[in-house]
Amino acid sequence: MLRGRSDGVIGKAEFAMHREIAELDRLLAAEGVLRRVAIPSALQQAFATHGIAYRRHVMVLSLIATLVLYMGFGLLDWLMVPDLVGVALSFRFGIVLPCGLAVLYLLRQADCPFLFQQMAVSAYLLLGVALLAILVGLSTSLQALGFLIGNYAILICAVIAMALPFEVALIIALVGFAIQTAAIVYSPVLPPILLLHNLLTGFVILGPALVANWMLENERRRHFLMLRREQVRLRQLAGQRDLLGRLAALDPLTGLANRRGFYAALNGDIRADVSGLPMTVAMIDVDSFKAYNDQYGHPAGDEALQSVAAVLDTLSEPNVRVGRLGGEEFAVAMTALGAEAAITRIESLHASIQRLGIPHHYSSTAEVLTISVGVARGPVREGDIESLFRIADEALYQAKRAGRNRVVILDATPTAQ
Ligand SMILES: Nc1nc2c(ncn2[C@@H]2O[C@H](COP(=O)(O)OP(=O)(O)OP(=O)(O)O)[C@@H](O)[C@H]2O)c(=O)[nH]1
Repeated sequence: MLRGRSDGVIGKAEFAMHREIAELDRLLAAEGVLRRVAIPSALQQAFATHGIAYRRHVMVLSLIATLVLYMGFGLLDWLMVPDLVGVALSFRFGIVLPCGLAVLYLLRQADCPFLFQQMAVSAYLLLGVALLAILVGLSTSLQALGFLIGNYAILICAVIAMALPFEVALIIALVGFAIQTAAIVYSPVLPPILLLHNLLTGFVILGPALVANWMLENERRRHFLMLRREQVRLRQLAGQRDLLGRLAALDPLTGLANRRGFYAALNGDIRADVSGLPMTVAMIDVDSFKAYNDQYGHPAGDEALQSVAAVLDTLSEPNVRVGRLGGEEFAVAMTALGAEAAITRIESLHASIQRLGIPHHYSSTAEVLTISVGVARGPVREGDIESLFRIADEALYQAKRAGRNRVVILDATPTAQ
């Protein structure tokens, strides 16, 4: 059907999209480095899975870098912790390397929950920091101090490069700092003044790293909201295009298809018609309508046209098209319907209009509003329905000439011509 009276539904969807765009604009407009870009609760789930493939990729690269760094430190074990070389090597090759490879394997599993992967990476990084700190805490070598600096490199990697959520990065930074502090406290050789040094170093290194993480997280949020806005906008545009297309095919006064919509729908029906039956078309014209308008006024004329259209519309079904071609002229086309059925419907339509009983004391044919109908029946080819309508027009002309208020039928099948 070409009727366009589902405007309520279209309006609701359009309104919802409009509101969502306004809300997204408001969230995106939030300024300030330290102000977190908010994600509406309805989008939390989508945000949690947003860009996971990319973030996983970043985590894999950063984890490999951390692993290389960690194993590289092994070359320094003889210098830094000469009294614990055996322990250090067993930590690196017995725990850090296999655990690192296991976490890398876990990150390659696309079906493993991302949150679980993030937790595994975080735990792994803290394990690495803790093992180096144990070496520092147990060693009697002053050079072990170098490992504390190395640990901060790992923590920077964890806080910034892993693209972990800020809360997770903050926990890693605090736990890492606590581990570093404990190593100094338990060390038999490191002086307590190093606690102050560790405090300042932790603050200077981890503070900016956390700010960077916060800003990166905000960028990720902004990017997500912008993408979402774009998607909603595209949906809105598609809806508006669809609505415009429908409106362009409708007659605003009667709600029936206009000439454009009528012929477009009909061409579609002809393409889809597999029945092979000839088509029946009817051209309908309200009788003495100028006199009706002149005597009862244009608004009353509009109402009369709406009443006629409402009766015509009762014919509408998938293989019956109804349209207002312009003025007081309407058309009906029936595909996939036998001759008898089609003509019975048109004759009963003619009678129904008269039965409406719309008074028309100035008509040349009756005391009520009537119509004249010209019917043509024949085969149609796609792109050439005009010839059948021309014959229907001729039938309508004959109906008018014969005194109006009647149905004239012309058979347009080639043998009948
Ligand atoms: N109220 C109203 N009148 C319309 C509309 N469109 C066309 N008309 C009027 O329809 C009338 C058509 O008049 P004519 O073409 O002379 O036909 P008629 O008076 O019906 O005469 P016959 O068709 O020969 O019976 C004109 O007065 C137009 O102004 C419309 O949307 N609303």
